[in-house]
Amino acid sequence: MAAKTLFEKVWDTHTIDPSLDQPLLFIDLHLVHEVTSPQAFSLLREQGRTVRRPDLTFATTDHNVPTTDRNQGLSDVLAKKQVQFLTENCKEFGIDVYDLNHPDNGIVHIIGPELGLTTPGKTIVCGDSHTSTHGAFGSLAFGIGSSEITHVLATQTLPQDKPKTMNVEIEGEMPPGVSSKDIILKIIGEMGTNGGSGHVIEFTGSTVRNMSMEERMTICNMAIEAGARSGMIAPDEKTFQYLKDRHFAPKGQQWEDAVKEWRNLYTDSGAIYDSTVTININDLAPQVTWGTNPGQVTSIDQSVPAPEAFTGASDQTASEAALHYMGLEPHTKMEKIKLDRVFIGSCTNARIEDLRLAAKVVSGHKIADNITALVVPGSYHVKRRAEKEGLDQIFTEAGFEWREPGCSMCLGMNPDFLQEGERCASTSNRNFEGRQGKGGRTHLVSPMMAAAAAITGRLTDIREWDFHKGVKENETVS
Ligand SMILES: CC(C)[C@H](C(=O)O)[C@@H](O)C(=O)O
Ligand code: SF4
Repeated sequence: MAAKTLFEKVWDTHTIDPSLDQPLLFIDLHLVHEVTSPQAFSLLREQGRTVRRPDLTFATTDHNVPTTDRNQGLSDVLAKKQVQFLTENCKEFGIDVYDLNHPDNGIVHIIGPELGLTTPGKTIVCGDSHTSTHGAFGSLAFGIGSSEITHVLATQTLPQDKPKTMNVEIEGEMPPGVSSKDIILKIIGEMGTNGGSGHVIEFTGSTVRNMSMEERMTICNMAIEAGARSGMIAPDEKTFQYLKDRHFAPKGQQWEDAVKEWRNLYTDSGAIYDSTVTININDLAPQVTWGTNPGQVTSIDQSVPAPEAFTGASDQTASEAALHYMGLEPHTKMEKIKLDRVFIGSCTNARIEDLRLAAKVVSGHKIADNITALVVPGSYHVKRRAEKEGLDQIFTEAGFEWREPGCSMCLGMNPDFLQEGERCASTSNRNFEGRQGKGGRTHLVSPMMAAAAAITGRLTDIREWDFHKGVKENETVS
């Protein structure tokens, strides 16, 4: 048998009729949220169709739910309608929905794995670009548009052009203060936001093997920001350990059988990728974005770049526009950039390990006078766990607000957003113009970096952090 990549193994076992011009894939799991589903359900109804496999469809509300005073309901008219539509649609079509009052509600990409819905080798789709997160389990998971949602609802299949494959091999040991967020930001910085276009990226190498499942999810979550169709990581013992006994994970003999199958999900030696990129992270510094896309990124010990430093007129123009929007002068030390807000949350970095790392930095300190800061757990499950460990107290004693789960300030679709001109260090995945609110300015960072920035009131090199004093003795905070 010909050697296959991980992607090819999942693709081939899900292609219904390979002779079709455009391959048709069977979809194992369809995740649904309130923002992109209303139109799709309306179309389904207009066409007089029903949901083919409600048992393979699962819904949650996350994007526009408020993260405070939930019992008072939603004040925004559109948001309220979207949440209502989702509840009604799921009831009508017999779909499980973990809406905002459900004890296990949370961001769709956090609760899928958490509930054991996400398992190796599945094809997973959702009307949401960060569906790639689920690829950390060796599933083929990607975002789809509204008409595709209708198609999957009606047929549980999806016509898809076959993507190319790219191997991103990550080698080396993560230096102290560096996290998987820094690695993926660095990769996007190197590849550019179109570097992965048309490809499914498989992340391989010793660094990935040594990562926890949560670190792997952060990597796959942002594969999409490199332009890729999706990200994947071959499952291993850590994957199986993570999934064992989760609510929807197979149990008993079915679990044994499943694990046996999952063990075949890796790229065979001799299999060929369309391209390969290698990165060594032994000397990697914590990363921070200075511009208005995730590829406009640099190391925290560097300065804001000058447009002339870029080759090519279009990169120069883009960086000029980005600096103008961000209100930044070239050559300013990244560490001198003062902030107004800090956001720790989102499907990139709001799992328990993220909150633990941030809390470790914050412990015993107070946030700076110029800062307001939010911690928004990715799900109720994460929230309960963090509270059990006392992390909420560490945050609130330092002056952070501790919220209910949701997408929150990752995007301006709910009551949490930046005011015009406000500058925020954020653990989310997008720093586009207006992403966190009209005129808001976003610097993407890791949870540790966001935590340190909240304490000092400016972008801060976590490697300089003294866990007792906050910053090193000889350092003055300007
Ligand atoms: C609202 C939704 C369609 C959107 C997406 O597709 O990703 C959002 O989740 C985002 O992160 O920008
Ligand atoms: S947390 Fe942000 S990136 Fe993730 S699904 Fe919500 S809006 Fe999209």
